[in-house]
Amino acid sequence: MSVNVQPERWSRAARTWVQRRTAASAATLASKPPGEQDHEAWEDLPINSMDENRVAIGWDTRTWSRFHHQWLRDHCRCSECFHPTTMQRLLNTFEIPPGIQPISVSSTRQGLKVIWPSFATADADPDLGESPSNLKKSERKREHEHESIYPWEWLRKNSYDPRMPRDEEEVLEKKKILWGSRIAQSPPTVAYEDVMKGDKGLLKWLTNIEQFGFCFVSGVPPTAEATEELSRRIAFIRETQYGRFWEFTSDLSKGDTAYTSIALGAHTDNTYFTDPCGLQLFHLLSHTETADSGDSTADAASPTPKSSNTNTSHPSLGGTTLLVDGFYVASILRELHPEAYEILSSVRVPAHAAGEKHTSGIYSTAETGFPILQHFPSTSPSDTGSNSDSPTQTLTQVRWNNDDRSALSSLPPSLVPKFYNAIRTWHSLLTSPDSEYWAVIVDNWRVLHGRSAFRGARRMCGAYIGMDDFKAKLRGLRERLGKCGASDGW
Ligand SMILES: C[N+](C)(C)CCCC[C@H](N)C(=O)O
Ligand SMILES: O=C(O)CCC(=O)C(=O)O
Repeated sequence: MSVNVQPERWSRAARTWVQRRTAASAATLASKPPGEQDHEAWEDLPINSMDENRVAIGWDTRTWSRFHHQWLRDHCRCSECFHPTTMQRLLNTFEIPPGIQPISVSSTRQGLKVIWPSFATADADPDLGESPSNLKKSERKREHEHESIYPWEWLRKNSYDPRMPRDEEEVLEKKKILWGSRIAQSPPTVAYEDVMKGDKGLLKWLTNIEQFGFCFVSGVPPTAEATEELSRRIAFIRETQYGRFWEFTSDLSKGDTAYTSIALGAHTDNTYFTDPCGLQLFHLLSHTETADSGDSTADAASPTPKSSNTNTSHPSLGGTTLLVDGFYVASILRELHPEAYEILSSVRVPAHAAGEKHTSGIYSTAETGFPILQHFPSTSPSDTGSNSDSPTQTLTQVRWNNDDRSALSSLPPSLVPKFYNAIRTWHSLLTSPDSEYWAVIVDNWRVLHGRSAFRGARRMCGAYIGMDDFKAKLRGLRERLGKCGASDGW
């Protein structure tokens, strides 16, 4: 069924449409038991109308979207304009006349159908004595009109005037669940075999990471090979100056205190990179009294230490992993110490990694530095499923490693006392018993990790995964397996 309404008749048709929908819904509502009504009542197609600049879509009597003509033409998803395999634009955006207008617009079951005039010069056929100048306008239009179909779900998801809230299920699935030390009672955990055997298990693991900022994997064989295979279920490993898949112990084989046995306070890694790694996977392979003593292999990827011999580390030996939800702590800081929050969100802090200067060189963000709390303007919290109560700023990254922080040589003198007060407050919250959880794979943009000092021979392995690579995998799995239906915006 096609509803093609020209602007001049819009109001009468709109009234008829609203009356029809209301009557339909009233009739349907009357004849259907609760729960079935919504779907039946609204099986009509969205209505459309257009003016000289835009097409308006009526999703229901209260919800409308407006799309500029050139935006619609630019976003045609037919195989001529958009490569069906590579999902890349083939159309030359810059050939679209800024004032392009549809020849017709109609609502069909497949979506909004728009017929466009050609804007490339018509290919006149010289054998027919044709030339661009003598092609009849109607022939030219008819021969080279272009049809675009915009699926309703795609159109709704990409509505920009207004932005449409993500559906509840999607928001819930992406909602961040902030936690403190009580997470220890029931930490997010998935089984290794589930992650390895199919994408459903992998989706569960990645969804947990997105919601909690970390997730244990139980039952991982205590070998570097199995751990590396597990890491690659997410994406390729991100290589850094510490190598690709790393195994490390306290031998200073790399110029970093991670390769010692000292305690490391809650921190995120790579604060000296423009783009710190997104995920960091840790798996404790063994921790024994001495290098040659009996092998008490530990299964660090398992949840909190178990009473059996596969615990993560023997409390007496130390080396226990610490986790802190930086978003949870930041929410407390924002609530109780807004000035400190503002300072951590604005002061640019330089960081460096110079322990491998003779091989990899010196990593440093001294010229720019980045705030400890990084935000992204978002049009509404529901867009990102974030808990932020501010409609404009969403916390997206915690970047904190006090050991790797460089000399503060560009801090305005007046800010020095305030900065130290702010990081002292931040540190006190990070280290409060309510925040700390002694774990695996963490979102390195959110969850800070550390370890207690230890003695004995301790072998840890793991890998970094890029944030874009993690998110790409999760989006792909969701589109294929999840509840999000049509693709988001490509
Ligand atoms: C994880 N691994 C042991 C390979 C390297 C650790 C590097 C730690 C560095 N101080 C940072 O915070 O980025
Ligand atoms: O040894 C550990 O448990 C963690 C080391 C660490 O914090 C790091 O490599 O960034």
